[in-house]
Amino acid sequence: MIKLSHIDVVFKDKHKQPVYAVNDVSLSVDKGEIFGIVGYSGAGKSTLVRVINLLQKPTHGQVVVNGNDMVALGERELRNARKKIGMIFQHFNLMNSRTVYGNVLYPLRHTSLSKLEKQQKINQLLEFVGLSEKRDFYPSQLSGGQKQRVAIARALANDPNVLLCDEATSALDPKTTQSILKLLKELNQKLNLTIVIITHEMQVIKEICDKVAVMQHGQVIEQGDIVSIFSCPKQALTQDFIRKASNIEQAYDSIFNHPSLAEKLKDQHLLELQFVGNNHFSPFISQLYHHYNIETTILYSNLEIIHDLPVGTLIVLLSGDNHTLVDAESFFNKHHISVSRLNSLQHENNYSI
Ligand SMILES: Nc1ncnc2c1ncn2[C@@H]1O[C@H](COP(=O)(O)OP(=O)(O)OP(=O)(O)O)[C@@H](O)[C@H]1O
Repeated sequence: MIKLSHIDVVFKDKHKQPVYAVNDVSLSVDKGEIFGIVGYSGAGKSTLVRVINLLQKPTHGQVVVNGNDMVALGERELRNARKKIGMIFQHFNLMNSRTVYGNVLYPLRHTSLSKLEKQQKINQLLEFVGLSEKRDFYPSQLSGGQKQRVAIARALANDPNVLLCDEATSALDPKTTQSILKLLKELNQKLNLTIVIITHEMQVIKEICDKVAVMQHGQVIEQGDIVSIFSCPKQALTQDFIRKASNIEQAYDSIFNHPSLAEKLKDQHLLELQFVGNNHFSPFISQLYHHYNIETTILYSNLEIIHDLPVGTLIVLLSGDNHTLVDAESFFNKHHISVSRLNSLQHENNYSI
């Protein structure tokens, strides 16, 4: 559906030196997929997503969307190809002098649809995004979430099969973000719309994406399906994003700063446990006690449901000596629970990733 091969986008800085905004990026997005691109500011996300509809021409590399080699298209063919690629933005980019209806009508102005067909289409789109009652309102009379819904209706006017979302929820509060993400998911499912989302928030990725690519300094440093990336992130930056999407950082802060921790660690072991999948509903904590006489104190627990799969993290204190710890680790391994020892981190006082 979308295939980017060895894309470079090179700008010149004020000293005329080359700046690689995108550096040898290759990725492919399948039909009907929701693909997230996550990275901090300046990583190259916006530049990369604009390459997909050729708002940004790549300096080097091939862009194929809907079977079209975008760079090779003539002007008119490119215009037609772009109609099948909708786009929404962080600040909505609505025309303030036009009503909600007028904004959604705008992309239909040069189509062959009759006036009545346009009306029907717009009414249908506004109903879809839940804004039928606001059709005669101006953007200034709408909330941020409502403005983004108008932008979505406008982006869908030409029946695209790809929707690009450039930080589409970054200007919205968490509740509105949820409702926009829910709408995007509905569009994906009902219209089989392929969606590419760029964001700096892993929370957004976790919520609706099937796959994710992590960008840093213009490059994709890690990509894969969402469950593998969340359960086993390889790159430090990916781990950092994931930890920030849960409240584990705060948990570490309070655990490592707790006045009685040093005392406890004299004869107990601090571990982080991670598991993926339903088979961990087994009562492993009581089994640990029964089989090995090991007592477990849970200091933190978090369970995410990602693509219907539980992905869990626990920070625990286990009683016992080093032999007990080895027994516990082999027990966890047998149950496909991964274990990281944390005691030494306390001495290093360097626990943040
Ligand atoms: N037109 C331009 N001319 C020169 N440099 C540019 C241009 N556009 C982007 N850049 C540079 O390319 C790099 C990537 O920018 P880009 O906007 O794609 O990053 P981003 O990950 O989307 O960041 P943000 O979330 O802040 O928008 C940055 O270093 C930026 O300064």
